[in-house]
Amino acid sequence: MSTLHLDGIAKSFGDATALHALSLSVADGEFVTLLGPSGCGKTTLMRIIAGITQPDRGEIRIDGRAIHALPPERRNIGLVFQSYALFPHMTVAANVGFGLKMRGIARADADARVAAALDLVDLGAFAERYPKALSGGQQQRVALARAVVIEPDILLFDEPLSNLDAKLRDQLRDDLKVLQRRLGITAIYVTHDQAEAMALADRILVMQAGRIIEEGAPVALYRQPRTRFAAEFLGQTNVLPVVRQNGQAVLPWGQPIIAKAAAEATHVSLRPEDIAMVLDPEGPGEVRSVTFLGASVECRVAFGDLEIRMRDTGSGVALPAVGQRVSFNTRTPPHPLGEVELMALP
Ligand SMILES: Nc1ncnc2c1ncn2[C@@H]1O[C@H](COP(=O)(O)OP(=O)(O)OP(=O)(O)O)[C@@H](O)[C@H]1O
Repeated sequence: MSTLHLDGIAKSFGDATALHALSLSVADGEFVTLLGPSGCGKTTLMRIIAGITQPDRGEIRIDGRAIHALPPERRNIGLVFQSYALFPHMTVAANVGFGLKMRGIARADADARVAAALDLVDLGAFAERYPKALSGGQQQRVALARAVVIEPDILLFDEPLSNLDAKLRDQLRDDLKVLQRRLGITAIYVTHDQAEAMALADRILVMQAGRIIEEGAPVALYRQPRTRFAAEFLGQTNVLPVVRQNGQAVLPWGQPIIAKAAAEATHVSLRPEDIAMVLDPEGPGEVRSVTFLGASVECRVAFGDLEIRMRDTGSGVALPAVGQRVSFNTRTPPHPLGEVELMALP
């Protein structure tokens, strides 16, 4: 059970700044995801926490203890990275027990801990297999067992599911969350997949070009993003200009914006699922495309110079046709969070 503090971590590679004096605190048992596009510095930050890369400046503390001068093996941090990096010539049990052996843990104790770790990831029956006789998902579960067997203070995940197919990814994602909760280990998880970040995190940190630009719990960040970058990175959204009409802020189709910050806002973010579309021969919009996705139907509608995206459930809805005229309305949110979909953006 541990807290992690990063203070002013900076890193450049030649002229390129990968991290700009980044500070971050992770609470005991918290699951934080770092979400950002390729090249924003996520992996560099993880490597610095793990001790694989040295920062130019800054401090790292676990439970108040400075660790930035320690070599990786003395930081008590568990790593699960994208490539499983299992030793091919060692059995599953030997792979999982390797870190314990390096730490000089007595054989009997180590064997018991390896067996317990393999049970945790449901691979108890696979202890004597070699990695090549396992599926990708099983190999990644071995990597997870190997990371937790050392009873780390902190678990670091760097895109651990990206080599797996979609169904397995969802399954392992859920397993991983359950395991982290059960063990209560403080975790940081890097991804560029917003659905993964939302599914796993207690708190999402959105990174852009070496900085954390916004953070929050998944629901708050999705529904009340402060920046256009976060709004657009966390799923699809419509960023619409705010129009002033008789001193009132309205959406382009004239509907009043009832949001506290609307008075100053130049744009709002409106999620596709928060716009209702009504077939209306006199309506101001024209359907450009209709995509049926099973669980949902997505439409793009031309409205003047704008293109509005909308999403509806795929059940029981007569699909609109390309070329049909429509009018718009924003939905009343079905949850008690108020009118949060209409968020003002700087
Ligand atoms: N060893 C290195 N030498 C030079 N530049 C590097 C090195 N490692 C990273 N960089 C640069 O630092 C920046 C951040 O890279 P980093 O790998 O941390 O990004 P990332 O967010 O993890 O991206 P991805 O999702 O593609 O893995 C990039 O511009 C990258 O090119």
